[in-house]
Amino acid sequence: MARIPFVCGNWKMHKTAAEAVALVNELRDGVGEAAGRVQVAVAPPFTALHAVKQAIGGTRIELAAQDVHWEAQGAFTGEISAAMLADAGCTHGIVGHSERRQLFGETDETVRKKVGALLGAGIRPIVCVGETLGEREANRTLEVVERQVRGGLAGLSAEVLAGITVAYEPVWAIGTGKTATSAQAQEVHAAIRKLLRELGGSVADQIRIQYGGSVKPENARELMSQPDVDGALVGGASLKAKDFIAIVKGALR
Ligand SMILES: O=C[C@H](O)COP(=O)(O)O
Repeated sequence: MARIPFVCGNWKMHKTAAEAVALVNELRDGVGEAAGRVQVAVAPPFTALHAVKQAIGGTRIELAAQDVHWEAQGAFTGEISAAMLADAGCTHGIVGHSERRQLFGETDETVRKKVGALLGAGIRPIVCVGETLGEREANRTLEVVERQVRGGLAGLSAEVLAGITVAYEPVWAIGTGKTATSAQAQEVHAAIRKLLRELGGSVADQIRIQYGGSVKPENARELMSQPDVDGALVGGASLKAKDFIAIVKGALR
């Protein structure tokens, strides 16, 4: 069974609620043309989730969160639970983004706990992995990515793994304008797929593996035409409706 490509826009710390609604309204028609053949989600900041949920009503655009806390509730000032995200209408949740790992102390262990919290709330995790420039130059890319995949997905059954998305985002390509070549991306995606087969058997063939890191309309189609690249996690270019729509169309097979 062919995997349906999955393109998610990670808006990071951009857009007020009103700006987010304006962007979604621009996306509606363009994304609608690819409906059914490409799965599309947007991940606005927490403060815009509710407004965006209202705005995407009646469209096939889905709502994703950028992060989650692993505890169900309690004295965790500033944190948001998975149940709160489900209540806001999120169907997907990004965890382990390299900015969380580098700037906010995210570890493989916290990624694993967040994955569990999301799954418990019926939200599908998008688990981000990727090496730094230093790790790539030291030929440690596959070792690092394998550690992150194993660490983030430890203990999950094959059935549960089937609903996970993995996002390979080389840290050196994020927001830098430097994109991995399609061959570099495919090499790592194929290694991740092999590892997923070890962890979950044949469900590995159902799991979408997105590429992220300076994806633009100009490089999206080439990257996503690789056999193990099943879509994209898009940062900067997802903030411009025209570019994001072009990337979604670039995923059409
Ligand atoms: O989550 C998205 C990635 O961090 C990629 O960001 P970027 O497209 O701005 O490089």
